[in-house]
Amino acid sequence: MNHMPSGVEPDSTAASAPEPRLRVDQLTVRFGGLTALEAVSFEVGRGEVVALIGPNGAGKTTVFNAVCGLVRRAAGGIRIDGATAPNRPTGLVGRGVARTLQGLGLFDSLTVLENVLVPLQAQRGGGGAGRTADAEDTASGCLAQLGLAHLAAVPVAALPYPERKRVALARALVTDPDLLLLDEPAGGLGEEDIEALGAAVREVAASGCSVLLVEHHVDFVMGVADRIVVLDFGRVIACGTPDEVRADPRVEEAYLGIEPAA
Ligand SMILES: Nc1ncnc2c1ncn2[C@@H]1O[C@H](COP(=O)(O)OP(=O)(O)OP(=O)(O)O)[C@@H](O)[C@H]1O
Repeated sequence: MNHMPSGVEPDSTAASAPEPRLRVDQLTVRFGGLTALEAVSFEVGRGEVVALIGPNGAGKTTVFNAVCGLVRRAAGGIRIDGATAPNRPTGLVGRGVARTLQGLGLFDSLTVLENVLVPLQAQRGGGGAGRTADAEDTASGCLAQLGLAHLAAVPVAALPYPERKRVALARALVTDPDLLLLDEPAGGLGEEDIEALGAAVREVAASGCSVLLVEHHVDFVMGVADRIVVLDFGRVIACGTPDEVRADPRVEEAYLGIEPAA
């Protein structure tokens, strides 16, 4: 925690009131002639869990990519802890941001422990130089927290999918992020694993880390999120608590394909 932003310009006009962890302000992203996001605004507070939902192609992953500086913003701003996030994907760990990927992105030939050490090694100088006893303690502690300690020496390729997903979560958490981005964390998991995932996410949030997640599993989202932002065709069509969003007829129409009652 308490990451000092690096590679960002703190705004001299920043007020003394605490900034939200993440502020997305009037964000517009275009891919050629396609407007993937149009003036999208929302915030994630400290220790808050916010879910981004919406139909396929609504722009959810593009929001993540914009927060990480992976896509160019046509307009609008992104601020992390009050500092303007640069339009490039470097220095994320230094700014306290960690992300999981839909495709997991693990190194199959490495062991579970080695995978979780990767971000620490990158953070502490890269290569073998980063593999210190201290880093191994941190990685082992993170594995234990997610019930993976007994798998530390197992190559990731030998693990079933739910365990691989937990390794990906451990790898994101090992740098002790302030803002955790989870891309479809419940995808491909059974009910028991989804329940454990929900508990892990709430525990992360209780420690003060803010969580922004993209997810199609509506029951999981309703159970874990403090607030939900609903996207459709690149625009925010609803934002509120799970109960507020569930009761919103525009959400039913856009997301569940149900026509609102006349
Ligand atoms: N690199 C890209 N080049 C061109 N178009 C893109 C690119 N990335 C995304 N898009 C388009 O932008 C729109 C938003 O895509 P995005 O992947 O953000 O949606 P999504 O809500 O995450 O969808 P899904 O739920 O299917 O993952 C889509 O029309 C998609 O085809």
